[in-house]
Amino acid sequence: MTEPLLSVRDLKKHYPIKKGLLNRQVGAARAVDGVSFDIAPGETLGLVGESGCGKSTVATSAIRLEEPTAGEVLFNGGDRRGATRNDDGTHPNDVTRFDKGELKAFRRDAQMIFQDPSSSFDPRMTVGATIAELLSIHGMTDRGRRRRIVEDLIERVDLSASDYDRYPHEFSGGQKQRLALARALVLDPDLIIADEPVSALDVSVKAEVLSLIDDLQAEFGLSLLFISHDMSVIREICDRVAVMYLGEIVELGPTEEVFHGPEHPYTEALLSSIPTPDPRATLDEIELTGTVPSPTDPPSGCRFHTRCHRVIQPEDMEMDQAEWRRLLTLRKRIESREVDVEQATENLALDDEPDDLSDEAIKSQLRSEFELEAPLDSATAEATLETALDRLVSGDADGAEEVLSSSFTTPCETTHPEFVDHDADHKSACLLHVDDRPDSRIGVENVPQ
Ligand SMILES: Nc1ncnc2c1ncn2[C@@H]1O[C@H](COP(=O)(O)OP(=O)(O)OP(=O)(O)O)[C@@H](O)[C@H]1O
Repeated sequence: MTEPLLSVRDLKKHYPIKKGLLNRQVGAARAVDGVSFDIAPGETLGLVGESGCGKSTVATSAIRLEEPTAGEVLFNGGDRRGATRNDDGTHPNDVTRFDKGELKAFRRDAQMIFQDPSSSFDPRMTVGATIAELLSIHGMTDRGRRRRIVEDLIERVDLSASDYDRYPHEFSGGQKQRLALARALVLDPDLIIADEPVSALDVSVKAEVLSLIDDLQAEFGLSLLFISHDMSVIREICDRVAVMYLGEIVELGPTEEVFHGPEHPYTEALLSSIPTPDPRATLDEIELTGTVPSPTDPPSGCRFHTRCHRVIQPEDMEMDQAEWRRLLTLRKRIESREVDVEQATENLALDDEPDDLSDEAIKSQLRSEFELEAPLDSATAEATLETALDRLVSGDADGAEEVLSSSFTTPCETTHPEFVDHDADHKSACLLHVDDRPDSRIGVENVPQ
């Protein structure tokens, strides 16, 4: 295998959470929590996931706009190719260990573009002067030459050389993003990290800028880390895709393979939510219940288990999967004391006096709020749920929690899944694929082809 241009290993970025007068650290937001991937020369890797899952933090810590908490980032660009490890196990190409001078050279070779291109331009300077300034900082003293290089680049991003002398406010969002691309390219980098570069653009402009990025990437032989929350944009442009959830990568593989046969339920859910242009298509959208949990207190086991539609049932249980999901959600809500018996009573009491309401009526109201109407598929589960609800309605939330948490358990909350290899270069981290569980090639029927 050819040497990757960028090799990220077990990257972590934990933000300390401080409190009190003494500003003592009381915890940490584990924004990125052990992420590994490679990007080959000339390859585009997509990083996709919901807002807040840590995509931008991967980018900023990999190129040390922020200091990573742990991990190794090997950059094998320019004259760094073929370097080998030092005797002490460290690597001379490890960005996390670069000194000031090495970091300056690296910043030339690895550029970043952002969702808001305005952040790359000084409103008081012409766009040409802003771009040319980078050449000057990196030692090009010939003014005329700087201008020629920048004008040429402005034309390569399909604007006109005369735009050199205009100011940022004279350009539309799409034009500004083109100029940001020119700025990123001016130092002839090996790697560009593009963080949601088209998310703020109108649909038609979005397609144009995407296609420009694609063309320039091929023309300049660039490697690209392309960050987006939008699966359809990823499909447009990426060779491979890494799917991120709550600080971790859960699936990584060639884009088409991941789109045709997602192996992680989270990927499956993301894919099912892509709008399809064909109104006759009968894709079932998988509803991701609840919001992304906080990285300060990520769920145990598989971090996705609190929202997963395929969350595994205990061995002795065999019930409708959707019902099982709803039972676990009820259990979690009771554990966090978010089930409001009083509110359920009030909802019922619109016609009746609250005092007249029977416990049975309140239980039935709660069951309907969680779509767990009686009787459940499984008689054992039904009996457990009834006992828990009896306790809850009588004011014993602790008792309800005890019953539910001892009966409704899943291996997904206790075991952190390791990566399992599927086809070449395609892996995912889900317990469904571990050991002798039936091979559940998930999602194929649910994905736009
Ligand atoms: N400086 C910080 N201090 C504490 N927490 C932070 C800090 N910066 C980011 N976070 C948290 O880290 C997590 C990851 O944030 P990040 O911006 O990397 O996610 P993202 O996937 O890029 O989301 P978005 O697309 O919304 O930017 C979030 O929960 C965020 O609140």
